[in-house]
Amino acid sequence: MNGGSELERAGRLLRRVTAGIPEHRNPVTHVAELPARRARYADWPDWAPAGLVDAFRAGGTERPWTHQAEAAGHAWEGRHVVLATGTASGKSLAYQLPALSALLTDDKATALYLSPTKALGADQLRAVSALDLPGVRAATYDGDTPRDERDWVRKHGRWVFTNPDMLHSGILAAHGRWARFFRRLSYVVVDECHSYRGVFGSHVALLLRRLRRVARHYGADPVFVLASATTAEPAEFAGRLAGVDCVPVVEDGSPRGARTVALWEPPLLDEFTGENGAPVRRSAGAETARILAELVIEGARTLAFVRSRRGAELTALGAKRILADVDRQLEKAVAAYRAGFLPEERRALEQALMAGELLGVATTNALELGVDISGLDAVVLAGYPGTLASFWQQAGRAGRSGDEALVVFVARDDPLDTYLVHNPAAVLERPVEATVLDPGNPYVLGPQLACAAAELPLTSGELETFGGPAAREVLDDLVADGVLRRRPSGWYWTSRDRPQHQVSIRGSGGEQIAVVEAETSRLLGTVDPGSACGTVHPGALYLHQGSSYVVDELDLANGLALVHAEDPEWSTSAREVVDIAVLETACTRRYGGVTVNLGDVAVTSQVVGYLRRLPSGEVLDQVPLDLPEQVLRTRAVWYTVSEELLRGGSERNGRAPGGAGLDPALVPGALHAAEHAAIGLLPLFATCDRWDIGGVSTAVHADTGEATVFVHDGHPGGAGFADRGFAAVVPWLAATREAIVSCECPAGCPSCVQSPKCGNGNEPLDKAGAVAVLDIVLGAVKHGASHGHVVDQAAEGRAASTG
Ligand SMILES: Nc1ncnc2c1ncn2[C@@H]1O[C@H](COP(=O)(O)OP(=O)(O)OP(=O)(O)O)[C@@H](O)[C@H]1O
Repeated sequence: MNGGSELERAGRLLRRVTAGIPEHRNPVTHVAELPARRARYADWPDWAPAGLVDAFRAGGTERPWTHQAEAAGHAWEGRHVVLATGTASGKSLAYQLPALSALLTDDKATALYLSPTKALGADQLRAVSALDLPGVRAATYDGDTPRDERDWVRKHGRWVFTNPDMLHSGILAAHGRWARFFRRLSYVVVDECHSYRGVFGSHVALLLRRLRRVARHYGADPVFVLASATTAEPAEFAGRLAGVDCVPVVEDGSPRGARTVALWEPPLLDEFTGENGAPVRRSAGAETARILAELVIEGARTLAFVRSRRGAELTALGAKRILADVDRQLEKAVAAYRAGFLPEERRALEQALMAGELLGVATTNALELGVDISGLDAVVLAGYPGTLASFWQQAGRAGRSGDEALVVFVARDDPLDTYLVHNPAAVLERPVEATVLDPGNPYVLGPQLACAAAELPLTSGELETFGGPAAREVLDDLVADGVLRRRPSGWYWTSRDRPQHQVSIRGSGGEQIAVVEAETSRLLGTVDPGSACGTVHPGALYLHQGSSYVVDELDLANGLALVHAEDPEWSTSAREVVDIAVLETACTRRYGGVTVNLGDVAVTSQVVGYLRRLPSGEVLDQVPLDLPEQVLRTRAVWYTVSEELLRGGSERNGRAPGGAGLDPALVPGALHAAEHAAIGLLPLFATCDRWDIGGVSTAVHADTGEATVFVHDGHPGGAGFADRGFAAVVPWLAATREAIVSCECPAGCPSCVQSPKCGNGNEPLDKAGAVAVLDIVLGAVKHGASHGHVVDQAAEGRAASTG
């Protein structure tokens, strides 16, 4: 309920953070009030053993909320289920209830828990262990589990907590040693399943199919329980991920306090300029430090989410500096938090924050998953976290206990954030986006089918599970390449080596480039070969779990990048020349002078140098590089615009409204600017990051013969993002136009048409021209669609050279 005194509190907090700012510079673009929600309870189900219910009660859970009972009930009755409810809505109890009931009532039953991070798995194991139930034998099996413990888990573990990586390379690869475990596998819990998106999601989807297949081999048919942040179309997504039909449970019965959400756009700075003289805004981090300090002064327990570890540390430091001038005691009430903290440190921090000893914590997304912090007085988001699901997950840490809380979303200097703070409905009223993954990606299917065949020979009857005809095609290729052998009874893996160790489920195929710290020979991580030149070229700043390193040497032949630890002020961005060729057009829509297309492309790129840039946006220098060309075959969405429309001759053909009257010299800049903004806005419609996609624009493209803007997936074979863009082309391009128009800069800045990863130094760019181009395209598409001129055509494949 929105009681008067509650509203007063959030209002007071908001007034505090805007105090002293002159009205004409007021950064708050919108304020919304979200009502409170009451708890709805259900009874404990009859089937739950009394000892289990007692243990939950002893832990402080008197009765389950309605969604918990509903999801648990489906799972207990053998229906696969996906629970997609808000932050801190008690999703753990919903799967613990059926899984533990099974373990307690059948002493041979087993269960598997999968989480995207080790830390989350460890937290969940701790929660189950704390219930102290006899005979459950819950244990972790991940990369950190010592050898002798591994044997014990295989022999005796009943609830195994692991992650997709270990399931892939440690459990399925050696399933014979897990026969006991698989025989009575009753439940598979897939926690935080919305994080399985893009190429990683496609790998996990196939991994879960492999898991089911192996379980069946041992006679088990486990029930899948998927837990997700709120997401659009959860049943469809869960089905695609797990490969089984899942009942969706989305009616959240947990209570929540009322919240005031303020959208905030930092002001343009008068004193600095960025690339090509463009204006820059005060950084979201600096603004957040100030807001955090003000909230701490008000005594509000506040969490600030900042995108990078360095950013989180700087924000905490900034807030401390401000507080030191006010009251030295308050300085101590602020801390930074990042991934890599030990569990005890996390617990201590959670408790200090809940108890009010700590008032302000600046954190990276590390705190987004698997921490039990809720009911805070305020949450500040420094920059859009990439998806609405994450936005609400982070905002959901505020206001649980019935008190009103404040959420401030501070825009960063980029087109998506700009769009969001000027279009509150896009944040506040839009359903959470669907999570995108594509289990049919041949680049993922190939290695996954090889692993599946190595686990157990594949029979034709099983192909349906792996995508039917697409899988068949990939298998034929694997046989032709000598990877698999075809026998009458199926497809066989013939080598002695297991393929799992060569297949990285977090990458997108091919030999990975190992990033190694030269001094210690420590392997920090791996990079896809396709993106190595752009991310680990000599001189590049490489971030690993928030720590920074600088690359000394990139040895592509040996798949190695050598780095040293260094934390410079600057960051780097690669300069590259890019060319794109249409390989096959899957679908074309024609709208009189404009076409919108979806298909396969080859993107040829060569990194030719890099820029070093300060956090203010200022460019320090440009360094040339000599690296080989790379070719990426992937999926793209593209539109073309006829010269007639660009020039303004549309009155004559009478089919599309208003031509642009664009000077031909301005066309490249207009298309380039429209492309940048479109890349920035696609994450609003597909769950991708702008770094997962790329674009190319050209005034006359060799394959289309016209002005063309391409936006392509950044992974071999595609990850479904371009397909989403094609499906949502009108709202996507309308939002793109809106983002450009609502930025008040005169000629283009990072908030609208400049891109932080432009391979071309953000030149040429024409902001007004971009709006004109988007107007033509949107006008033609809307007009064509309403007048029946759309021609949907699946064109024949045609090869094109990568000129
Ligand atoms: N029925 C209930 N009644 C009261 N408290 C509950 C109930 N169920 C769960 N809780 C408490 O709610 C908190 C959040 O639970 P949990 O961590 O399982 O939520 P979650 O939905 O998994 O959170 P996240 O969004 O972080 O994944 C915990 O402190 C838990 O003890």
